[in-house]
Amino acid sequence: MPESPAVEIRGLVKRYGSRAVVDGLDLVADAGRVTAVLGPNGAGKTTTVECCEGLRSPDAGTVRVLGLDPLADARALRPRVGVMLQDGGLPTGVRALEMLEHVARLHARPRDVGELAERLGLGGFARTTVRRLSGGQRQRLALAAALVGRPELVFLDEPSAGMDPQSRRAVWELVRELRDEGTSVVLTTHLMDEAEDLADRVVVVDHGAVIAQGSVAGLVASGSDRTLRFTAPAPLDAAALGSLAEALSARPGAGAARAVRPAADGGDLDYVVTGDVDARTLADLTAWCAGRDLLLSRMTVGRRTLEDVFLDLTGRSLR
Ligand SMILES: Nc1ncnc2c1ncn2[C@@H]1O[C@H](COP(=O)(O)OP(=O)(O)OP(=O)(O)O)[C@@H](O)[C@H]1O
Repeated sequence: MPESPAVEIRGLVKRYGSRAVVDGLDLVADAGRVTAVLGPNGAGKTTTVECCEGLRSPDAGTVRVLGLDPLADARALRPRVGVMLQDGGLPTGVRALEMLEHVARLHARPRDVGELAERLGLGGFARTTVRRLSGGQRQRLALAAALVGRPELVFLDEPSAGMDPQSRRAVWELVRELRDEGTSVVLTTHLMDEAEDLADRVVVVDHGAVIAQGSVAGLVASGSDRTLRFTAPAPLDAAALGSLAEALSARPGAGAARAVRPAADGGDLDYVVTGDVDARTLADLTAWCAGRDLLLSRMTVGRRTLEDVFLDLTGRSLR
């Protein structure tokens, strides 16, 4: 019999006042896999995860975590599920290592506290009270607290937010190890590189609903797998972008229509062409520029990213 999903959400609705911030969301997170819930600020990621953690009660729909109801079966789930909240949720008056040791004692088969603290660069802060830790250090402590009990499933809400690159790498390595050990991981993020690096499956959420899902490779291959980026000598206004898109789409047999938009991950003069990019597209772009006496300072053909997928779907940037 196939293993039941770690998380199964059907038709989830959560309202604040009259506004549905989660609006009919369906999501399945497979056991033993890393599922990334990706979306812009305010998309409803945290609210969804909090419904899974038993911290919020849904207004409609069903949520099953390890086959159980997060509210009715909270006691049974507590030792099996690790939770890292976005704001840390840690008591501030206790020392870092003491807190971790306390959490470890609540579990039957905890990880080695010292080793875990060392892995996450917390060794030097063992005797510091939580209040005096930096934001990034608190994040790492919250992650350690979520993992110390060897849970079957962990929820990580923006696990590397506010961390320096070195700590981020340590967190990512730990998440990969968790997956290798068979732990199910559900993480929220608005960092594409985090989702691209870690996730077996990405669920893209916007306005409280899922707008796309699949493996990273599957999602980026769902349209053209290439993008053409260029740097213009001066900003291009909406009329220029429209004229360029038309020029790139006009050739007979040119395939799907192409769009041109400012690059979300670049500077003010960086633009991206999406759609079916081929050798002739480059020629069409340079011909359009030549007609306007515009000398591009850079032109590169690259791989489509999750950011491109998100922009294609919503017309908005993730950040
Ligand atoms: N307790 C609350 N009362 C009223 N509105 C809320 C409450 N909690 C969240 N919201 C609103 O619900 C929406 C979704 O919030 P949520 O935190 O789930 O989004 P998110 O995708 O996790 O965003 P972020 O990436 O910024 O954390 C936001 O507009 C937020 O302001």
